[in-house]
Amino acid sequence: MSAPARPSEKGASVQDTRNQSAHPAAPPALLFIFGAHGDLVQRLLVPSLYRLCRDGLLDDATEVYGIDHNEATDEAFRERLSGFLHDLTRHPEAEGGGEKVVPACWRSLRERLHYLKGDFTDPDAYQDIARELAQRPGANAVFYLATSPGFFATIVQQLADAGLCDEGRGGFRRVAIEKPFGTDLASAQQLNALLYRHLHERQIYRVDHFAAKDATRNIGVQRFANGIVDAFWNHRHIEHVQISALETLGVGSRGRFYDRTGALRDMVPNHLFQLLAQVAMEPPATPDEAGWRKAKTDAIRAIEVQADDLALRNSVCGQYTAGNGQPGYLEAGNVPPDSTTETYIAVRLTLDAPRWTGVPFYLRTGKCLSRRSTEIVVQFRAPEHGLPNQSAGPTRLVLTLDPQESIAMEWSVRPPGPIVELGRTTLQHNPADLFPDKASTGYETLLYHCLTGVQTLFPTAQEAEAAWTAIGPFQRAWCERKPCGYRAGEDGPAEADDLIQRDGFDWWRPSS
Ligand SMILES: NC(=O)C1=CN([C@@H]2O[C@H](COP(=O)(O)OP(=O)(O)OC[C@H]3O[C@@H](n4cnc5c(N)ncnc54)[C@H](OP(=O)(O)O)[C@@H]3O)[C@@H](O)[C@H]2O)C=CC1
Ligand SMILES: O=C1O[C@H](COP(=O)(O)O)[C@@H](O)[C@H](O)[C@H]1O
Repeated sequence: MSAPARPSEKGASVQDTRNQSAHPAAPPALLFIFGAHGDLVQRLLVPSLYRLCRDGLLDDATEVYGIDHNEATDEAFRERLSGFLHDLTRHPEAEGGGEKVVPACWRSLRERLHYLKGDFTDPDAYQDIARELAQRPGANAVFYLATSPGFFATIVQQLADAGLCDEGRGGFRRVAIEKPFGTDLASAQQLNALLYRHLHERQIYRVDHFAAKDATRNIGVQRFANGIVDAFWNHRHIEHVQISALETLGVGSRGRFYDRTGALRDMVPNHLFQLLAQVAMEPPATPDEAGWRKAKTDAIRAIEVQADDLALRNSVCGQYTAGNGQPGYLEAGNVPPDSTTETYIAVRLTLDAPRWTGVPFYLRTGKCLSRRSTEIVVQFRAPEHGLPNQSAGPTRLVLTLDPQESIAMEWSVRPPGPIVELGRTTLQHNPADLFPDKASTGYETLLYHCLTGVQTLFPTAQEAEAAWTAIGPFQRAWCERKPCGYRAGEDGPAEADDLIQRDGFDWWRPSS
């Protein structure tokens, strides 16, 4: 398989690069992004729009409007995002980092960025949007809610009050809602009910970028397109599963958002459950959008809801303290000095599904840890009739999503020589070796699918609610408890090691 060619920077035009893509550009639309001065927009959404533009997947007539209460003009907004994009691509460790920006592609998108200063709670902001749409009869519109979850209901209600959800004038109207989808089961149910008062399900896009990462989408392919994997993918052969999203960065400038959210709500019912669903789901009954969405929803529904005392025993919350030259969480901006918000969580889950009887799933995520890695480790059982007195360790499949996708099998072998002993080897595939320069964050796919009306990767209402149902006991168990401390730059709380060691396992670590 040969790698796709990269657009040359010199003299490239949008048209030149468009030829690189086998897919048509998404239908033109006005994309209104709420929370335009925020971290997500700068760090992920706009770079992803740029990549779509570079790859010929964003129509030339698509215009982007940022809405936020911070002061800015169109030009200041463009300049700020331009600086950010160039900074981002200079840092090889950042998502998409190290890629070169094709100036013609960025210029083409830059000119189509606009800024509407407004408060999400102010009806005038929606009149500004209505005016833009009125100038383009029949235009499509996507409203992207890149705000903290506290604003989702307000914005949807205001959009509806201003008549902006109504598709009667020809173009489509879609609402994309970031995670966390609510803050608990009750708020997720209220939000779904509000959405259904004003929109059809086909207009609703519940966003979770972990679902759209290339590596996540590869899990189903590896399972269902390789008969040998399919045959072993069950409790008879799998001993346990670990799903980890480990980050080295602290909360940075997001203290206000993060302190209200915490690691559990920020990452578990959404991102980590998306990965769990890919590992645990049954093959879709029909190979279409509805089939995949249902299979994923059923996998989340199968997570056993634990009694509160069991949930406490099966979880560990942590908060980073100063260490290794880094300040502690309580020293971050906009974090109260006595905050008990967790920056780390580990949970032990089980599934009520014949395929997974007796197989524990350990999930963990945290900030300010010793390494950045999002990984899934599937540990296989020892053979029933193994070699006598010989074990070099369990067979494991290690799927790494970030910082670089890889698929590795840890395997026992016999090293050469006269002594009979077992050794270990790793059989590894790195997709980047085949497809270099294809940086993507998941947002490229989500934006393209939202514009083209493909909902496969977007969680259903039932899925979001089932996730909160499973998370509720952990929320209750920790709401009045202080998290355990762990030093910044290290591996998380010792109590999380105890959690998994209790079952005779250890958290996976890279061997080098
Ligand atoms: N950042 C990330 O890495 C990721 C974030 N997400 C999700 O994206 C969403 C947004 O996150 P993030 O970008 O980090 O959040 P931010 O807080 O950085 O961005 C929100 C923006 O909205 C502005 N704002 C706040 N209140 C109002 C208001 N009443 N009217 C108008 N503007 C207002 C804020 O301004 P100000 O701060 O000046 O008040 C800020 O510019 C969250 O739901 C998050 O879970 C998802 C994946 C990754
Ligand atoms: O949604 C979020 O995700 C990021 C992690 O995403 P990644 O693609 O960079 O791994 C996390 O840092 C952030 O706190 C959370 O809101």
